[in-house]
Amino acid sequence: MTNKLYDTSLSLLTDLYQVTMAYGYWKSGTAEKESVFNLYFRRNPFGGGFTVACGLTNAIGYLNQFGFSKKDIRYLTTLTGNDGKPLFEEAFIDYLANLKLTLDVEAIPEGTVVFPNEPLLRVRGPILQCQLVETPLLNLINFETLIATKAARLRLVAEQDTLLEFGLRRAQGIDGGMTASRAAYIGGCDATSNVLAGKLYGIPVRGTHAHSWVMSFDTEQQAFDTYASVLPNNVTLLVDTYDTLEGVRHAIETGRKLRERGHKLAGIRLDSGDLAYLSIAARQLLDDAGFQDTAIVASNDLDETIINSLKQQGARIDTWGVGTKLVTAFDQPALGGVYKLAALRDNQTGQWKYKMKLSEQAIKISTPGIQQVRRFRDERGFLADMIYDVEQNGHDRSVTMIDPLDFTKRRRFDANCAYEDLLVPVFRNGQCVYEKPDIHSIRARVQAQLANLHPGVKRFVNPHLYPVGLEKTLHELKTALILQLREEKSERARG
Ligand SMILES: Nc1ncnc2c1ncn2[C@@H]1O[C@H](COP(=O)(O)OP(=O)(O)OP(=O)(O)O)[C@@H](O)[C@H]1O
Ligand SMILES: O=P(O)(O)OC[C@H]1O[C@H](OP(=O)(O)OP(=O)(O)O)[C@H](O)[C@@H]1O
Ligand SMILES: O=C(O)c1cccnc1
Repeated sequence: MTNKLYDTSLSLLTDLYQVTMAYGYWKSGTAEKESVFNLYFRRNPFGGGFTVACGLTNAIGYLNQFGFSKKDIRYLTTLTGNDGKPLFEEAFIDYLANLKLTLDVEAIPEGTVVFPNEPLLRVRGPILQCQLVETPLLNLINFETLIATKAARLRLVAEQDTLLEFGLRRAQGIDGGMTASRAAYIGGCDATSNVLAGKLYGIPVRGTHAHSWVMSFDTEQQAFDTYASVLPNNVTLLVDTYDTLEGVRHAIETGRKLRERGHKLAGIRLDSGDLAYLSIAARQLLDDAGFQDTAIVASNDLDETIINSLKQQGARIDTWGVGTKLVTAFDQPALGGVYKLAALRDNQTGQWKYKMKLSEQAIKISTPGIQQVRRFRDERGFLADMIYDVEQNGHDRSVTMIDPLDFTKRRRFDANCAYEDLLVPVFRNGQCVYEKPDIHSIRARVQAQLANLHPGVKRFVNPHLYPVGLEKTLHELKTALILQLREEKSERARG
């Protein structure tokens, strides 16, 4: 399912500079030049050791709908430059009006664990088209990947407990709330409170009630009893409006009445105070009253660190409701994914010209080539990922992988080491060729992938660095290109 929030065309959902560059390519006759761009990030978010790829389904939805509408076109004609004259000439606007994407796209499936510098998406085709889709692809992949990763971290600490996403009210706008609910479910939440996400994405919806329900009655007991009589099959009572443990006693009283009518007190929710102390005390009260199977739900500004701490304190919490800190990715509000040109077809020779961005900062130097990621594994799990160039030799035989941070560190994988190539075809000549898995399979994939990661990579404090390297020929090509670019730079400096 794609995000059906918008019935408007999204083709203008890009930065103006993508359109001005598109105009530049068109005007200078290079619009059709075949190019390859890679979308990747440079650091795992939240100081973690892994990232969960997410957002491909919505990216496919975006690419499928691409096409400038009449209204888009009319708007583009109104744009002016600093002399007040139209920015774009009419013939270019006509070109955009008739533009259909003919891109080839490869992508790493959603729910796959990924690491810095690996292309999550590889986009190939006319440079003008590749350019126009840069910003929306980054927007879609960056955010959902960030939130799915946050949810996966929460799932790691919550272990077998139920994890609910409660974030809509604090999310960054409507779309932020919708896509966060989707990504949170994929990353490992069991359900969301967001009903529209339930409808559009097929995510289970769950919920309790708010303080206002309790406050709208003369007594807490009345509030609980009424709720239980109206919704006897969905009774999780929020007990902290006045005094938490007194609230638990009132909930037990309601629970007894429910039982007499053949129903059960499904849970109580704690939303303030010392959640370790209160959950232990509440558990005792519930157990003593014979409500051993009534679950304790906790909420209140939770995140993976607090949940971890509460568990270490022996908190008796079965269900965690997490809102703000999940859907806003509170401690790291953006994933720094980038989209870089990696190769350009030379029209004269028909050969690829490899492209890279130089930088004083090593981390910002991009990798050229038409990249694929090969993940080696053994019976215990994932061993290492090797980025290689599909046009170079060396990927079908035994291979040497070089650590980009220390060229002297090399690893050799022989020809019979098990592997999987992560990027799969998604679009061919503008047509979607990918059979999108349903959201539940994507969610299951996350857990299966995490099970293949060494525990050290999953730990939160100083995680072990999962090995990602460049295949030797690609490494050599990149090094040669850096030297060549630096040489050209000094020649220019010499004048
Ligand atoms: N035992 C605990 N150990 C660690 N953190 C806890 C514990 N109990 C609660 N917390 C967390 O501490 C924070 C408590 O914040 P705060 O003091 O604002 O909440 P509160 O006392 O419940 O008041 P409020 O009514 O404003 O929610 C929350 O993030 C909560 O999840
Ligand atoms: O704390 P979060 O992780 O964002 O989870 C969602 C919060 O939303 C609700 O609070 P509400 O809007 O009623 O505000 P309050 O409990 O902070 O007063 C609920 O009681 C949770 O505390
Ligand atoms: O259902 C709940 O308990 C809920 C929903 C949204 C936000 N906080 C709590």
